[in-house]
Amino acid sequence: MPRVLMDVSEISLKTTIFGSIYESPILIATSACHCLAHVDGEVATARAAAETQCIFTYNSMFSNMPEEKVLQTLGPKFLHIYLTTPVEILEHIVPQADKKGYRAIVITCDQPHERILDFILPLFEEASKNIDPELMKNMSIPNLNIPGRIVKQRFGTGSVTWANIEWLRKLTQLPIICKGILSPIDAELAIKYGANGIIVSNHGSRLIDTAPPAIECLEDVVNAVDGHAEVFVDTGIRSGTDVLKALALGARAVLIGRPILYGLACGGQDGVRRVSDILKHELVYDMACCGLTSIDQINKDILYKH
Ligand SMILES: Cc1cc2nc3c(=O)[nH]c(=O)nc-3n(C[C@H](O)[C@H](O)[C@H](O)COP(=O)(O)O)c2cc1C
Repeated sequence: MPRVLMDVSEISLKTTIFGSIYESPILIATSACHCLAHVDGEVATARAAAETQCIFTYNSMFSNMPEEKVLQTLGPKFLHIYLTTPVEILEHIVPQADKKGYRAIVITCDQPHERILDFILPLFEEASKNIDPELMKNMSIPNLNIPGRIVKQRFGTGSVTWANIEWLRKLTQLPIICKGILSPIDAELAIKYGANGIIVSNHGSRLIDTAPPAIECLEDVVNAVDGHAEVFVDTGIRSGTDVLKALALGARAVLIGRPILYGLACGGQDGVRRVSDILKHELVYDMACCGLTSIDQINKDILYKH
């Protein structure tokens, strides 16, 4: 259908995620230690998320800010956990997530053990020298502020399997989203073991060299999932056009990692808000150019195939 000269004076970004309506399909991805970017850390990011009506993913294991401070900020939130976290901590935080107002649980599935942490630990220690020691005391998990003890104290044996997702499924009614899936086979397994959502992601290419770009894996995962779970994507989403293309390929919403942290580093809460606003404005502009006025109108027809 030709889409030129459509009335695009009113464009809505409203998006349905797990049956609830949200103001935008642009979410904030989980990331560790926001205080390395700005002294106000996760609280600044969460405030900006609320201002720009984006879902904020709270990194429960590697946050620099106590959860209660972050939960005081308005706006919808997902809770992010690692399955390698000691069972007794998961048994404590996961069943409470619903009561605390989280809308879903995001589980990292692509980092089964701590190899990469060994590698980045010296960098973390170097960067953390710039953090106010008082602030370090506020870190939500004890001992994150003791250099060299992160790996041993924070991670389990490293043997995480799909059965862990099944176990977690019994602890919560909230939607469970498996993050770090690139293969259609893994997407099908995640659903089999209880996932309601998949984040197609290569973790910013920081886990395994030569991992394929998430955007190239998205369509195959969407096809494999075949509507049995909601599919999200992160890694490399840098503009409204990227968001539009991801949605056209079947993503329910996208998550933004590093650009949010760059905004946080440059301008704290205002910087995060600016990044989020730019992405939303670009998306609105691009939708207008394609003759689209609502998110549910976005589909593969807008893509040009070589
Ligand atoms: C500083 C930093 C910390 C991150 N911490 C985590 C983490 O703890 N768990 C996780 O699953 N992903 C983590 N990520 C990965 C992001 O969630 C996201 O998958 C990745 O950055 C790709 O998105 P981007 O290209 O928009 O940055 C982190 C990314 C960054 C940059």
